[in-house]
Amino acid sequence: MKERLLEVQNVSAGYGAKTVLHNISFAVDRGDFLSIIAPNGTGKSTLLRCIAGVLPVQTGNILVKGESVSSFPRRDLAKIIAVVGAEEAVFDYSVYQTALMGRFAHISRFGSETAADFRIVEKALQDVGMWEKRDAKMSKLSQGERQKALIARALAQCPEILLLDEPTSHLDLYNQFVILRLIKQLTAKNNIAVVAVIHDVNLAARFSTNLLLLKNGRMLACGPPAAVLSTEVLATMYDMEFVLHNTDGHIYVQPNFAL
Ligand SMILES: Nc1ncnc2c1ncn2[C@@H]1O[C@H](COP(=O)(O)OP(=O)(O)OP(=O)(O)O)[C@@H](O)[C@H]1O
Repeated sequence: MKERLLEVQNVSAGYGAKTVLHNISFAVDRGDFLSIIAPNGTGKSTLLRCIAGVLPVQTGNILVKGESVSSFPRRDLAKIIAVVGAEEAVFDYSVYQTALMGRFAHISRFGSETAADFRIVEKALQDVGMWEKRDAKMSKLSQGERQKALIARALAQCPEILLLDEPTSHLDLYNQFVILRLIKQLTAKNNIAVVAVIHDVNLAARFSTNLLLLKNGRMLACGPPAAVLSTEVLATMYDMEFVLHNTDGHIYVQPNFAL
């Protein structure tokens, strides 16, 4: 049986008196790649913040490996969960220094990096295709290169749960596939779990084991792409019509949109 890594139980969350997410429940096991799909402003990033333990829930529970996320010391949680935010501020570190930050939670408080840490960082940078640019300053990179360096930092963290907020938003078509394929392969190889916010329904359907569909902060559906994607649910989510195509076992969603 697969091990449960994350359980979101009837969670409502928001900011101050405002509730953005209402009664969200789903579970993520080792090997799962769950993509969250929803219109802008629905609460996708808010949900990732709650899972990462940086935003307390208003009601409900979030369990990481069976324990409440709020019960973990930050350093311990960082050994389990790595996060790549949607628009992270970058400082004047090099690509290499940025990726090395992924090792901080694993280095003992008064220790320093070991050869194993350097090997892990090199592998992460090689995997995302940024090893050649390791000495470049983050501030001097293109947005896509920066995104790949931040993904390398998360991979260097060797997490069990990888949280990605729009990981492909700045990537070209080729790199969208390369990075999502890499993340999917690592999910299987390292037996970890991924929770990603992805706007492109077709990319999400192609790479995810499960999709979580939201509308106005509420769950519309959660399950394997073929089980949850329907013209009805997409019309409800986006208030427009869609046509679904099934090619070579993959679902493709096409907006039925008159120009
Ligand atoms: N720090 C904050 N304080 C108050 N309200 C916030 C804060 N962050 C987000 N919100 C509000 O919460 C709602 C959900 O925002 P969130 O960023 O989670 O949506 P999203 O689905 O990720 O959107 P997008 O697809 O546009 O990135 C929005 O109405 C937003 O204005």
